Amino acid sequence: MAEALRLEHVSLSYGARQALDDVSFSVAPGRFCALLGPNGAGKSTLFGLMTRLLVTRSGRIEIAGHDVARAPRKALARIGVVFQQPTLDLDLTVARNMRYFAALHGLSGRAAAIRIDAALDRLAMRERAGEKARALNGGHRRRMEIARALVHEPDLLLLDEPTVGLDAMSRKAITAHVHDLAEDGLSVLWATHLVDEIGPGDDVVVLHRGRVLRQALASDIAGPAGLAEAFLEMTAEGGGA
Ligand SMILES: Nc1ncnc2c1ncn2[C@@H]1O[C@H](COP(=O)(O)OP(=O)(O)OP(=O)(O)O)[C@@H](O)[C@H]1O
Repeated sequence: MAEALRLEHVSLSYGARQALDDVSFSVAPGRFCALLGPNGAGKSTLFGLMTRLLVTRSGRIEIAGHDVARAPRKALARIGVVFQQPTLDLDLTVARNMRYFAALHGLSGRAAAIRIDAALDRLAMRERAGEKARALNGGHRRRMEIARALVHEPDLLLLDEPTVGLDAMSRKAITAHVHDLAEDGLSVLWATHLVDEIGPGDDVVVLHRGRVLRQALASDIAGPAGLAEAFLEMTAEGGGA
């Protein structure tokens, strides 16, 4: 089976500023992979490239075996994306937000309703289907966005710092929900700078100043000192970005 995500020698510069420098890593099917990097590491730039908001000629990105540059429609159809900035319509109910998004993927009627119910169930959000998004707390809004990203049944879920601005309880709930999705077979790339969102059995890609410092199992990177200490040590050299 093809990797859920494969990046090979990806580089990108904003003018003179090199944001990504020869980035290569992959996410295996059904794995939770944390893209761990401090501010300015290049995480959002990578998300831009994977979703075609940005393009580069340097390197190659494949999603479920589809080259993002050569077969963008096929590649993009295989990903669900949760961006850092919320993108839901606060004046619509949860269900209508979901239906609108399903329609963007060509789903309507009964087929859409079944997928929407299933996606809301996976995030324990079905009972809130009739509520306006504005009435939801921050954690539930994020859970709705994650459910929405699952409606077209992607192979790979991309989340860019999905817990930013949430309280500890919501953060924990969302982190647990997305780990459950991976347990059920979904491939996940979760960008974060918070090591407590990563479990010992997760894969980790450490990104710093546009470079991959390491890809390994979290427990291997952690060593005896723990992941937080190991991450600080790896990224402290020469000061933060
Ligand atoms: N549009 C832009 N123009 C110029 N430089 C940019 C632009 N966007 C990002 N950068 C720079 O590229 C580098 C990577 O930024 P990026 O936003 O991808 O990092 P990040 O890991 O997502 O950080 P954060 O956690 O702060 O969101 C940073 O040095 C940033 O200042």
